[in-house]
Amino acid sequence: MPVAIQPPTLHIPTIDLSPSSGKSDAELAETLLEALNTVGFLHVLNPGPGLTQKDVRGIFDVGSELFKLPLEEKEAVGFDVETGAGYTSMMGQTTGAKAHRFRGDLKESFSIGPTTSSSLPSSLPDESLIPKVEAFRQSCFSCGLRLLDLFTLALKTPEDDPTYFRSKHTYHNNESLRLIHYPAFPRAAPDEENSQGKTTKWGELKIGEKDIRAGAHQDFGSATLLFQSPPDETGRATAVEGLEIFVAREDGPAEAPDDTGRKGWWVPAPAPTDVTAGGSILVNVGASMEIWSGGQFKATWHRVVCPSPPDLAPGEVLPGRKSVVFFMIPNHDVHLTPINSAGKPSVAEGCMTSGQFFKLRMARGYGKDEVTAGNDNASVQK
Ligand SMILES: O=C(O)CCC(=O)C(=O)O
Ligand SMILES: [Fe+2]
Repeated sequence: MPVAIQPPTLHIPTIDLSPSSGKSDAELAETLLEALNTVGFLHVLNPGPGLTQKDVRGIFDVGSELFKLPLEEKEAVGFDVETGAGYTSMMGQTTGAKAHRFRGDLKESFSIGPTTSSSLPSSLPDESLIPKVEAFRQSCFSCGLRLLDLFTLALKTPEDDPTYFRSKHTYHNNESLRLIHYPAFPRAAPDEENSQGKTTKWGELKIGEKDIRAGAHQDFGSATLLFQSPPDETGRATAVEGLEIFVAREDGPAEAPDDTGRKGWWVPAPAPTDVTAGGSILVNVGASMEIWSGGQFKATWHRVVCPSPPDLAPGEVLPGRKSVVFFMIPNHDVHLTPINSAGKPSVAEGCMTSGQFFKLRMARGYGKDEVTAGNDNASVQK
């Protein structure tokens, strides 16, 4: 009898940033490198002040307040491609290759930044929530800097500069916080599927086989901090599954989303096993950091699928999902000059700046109909 092929099990290493973990920074950097050089994802426990489970519940509550506003109010602060800030409505973004899609992502989101503090209000419909959002953004940024110090320690950097990555990130220059809501919708019957397209009204949407909550993509910046719904006050899990990571392997049934013709598997990203009151995040590498690190850190492709419990009948409702994502992005004027394993930069001339890279990716990733199959630029998300 042929041996059934088993999908890979995903091992995502964990680091604990709590000072009481007893680990030196050198040890943390070693685990971080092991994770980010292979799977490209890392669990981080105790990410720091302002990011405890209580704080994370707080920012999810802010998201709930914003998402329940009437659509007209949300659309009044529509997403601005220039600044990367504002509201993106259902199917307003098609992440991933369009050839494999029949409509956009089934999600709505608020992006807050990259921006200056003075322009922040314009990207939120309820200004009273701004101080909370700003405090959370700042805590994410501080955690991002701490992680970038470990990135620096993990690699050889030019002139052994311990601030090599940190010094090229300035607050309010180019970071972004995104609150995401993947609404609950009833499941479509098989014959309903093709009649549904981009023009379907929100209230009539049903989730079909071809739907996806966020198409396959690489993140854009240097490091992404992902908060999945934390347990509620009683410790009950509230996160809804759906995040999947692409693992290239010859026996895989799926085509690699990067159009290299490789095969692989989409593997569900496991939730952290050791969630503490100090909080926990999933960290991954973006395309800018993959370039900048000369490929030593990997920007892994990932996506968010609609969970499909086999016993869910047409008409029954798939639960909604919420997430909060913070993108650490190099300053606009930073040249993404690759360094090699000896810490030597390649010639800077001709290297794109972070700002140029951002413009290129945003223009393609958000112009719904400009997203083309085989164009990896279209699939880099910020
Ligand atoms: O919602 C999630 O779990 C992941 C979202 C994501 O990958 C992104 O926004 O870049
Ligand atoms: Fe992502």
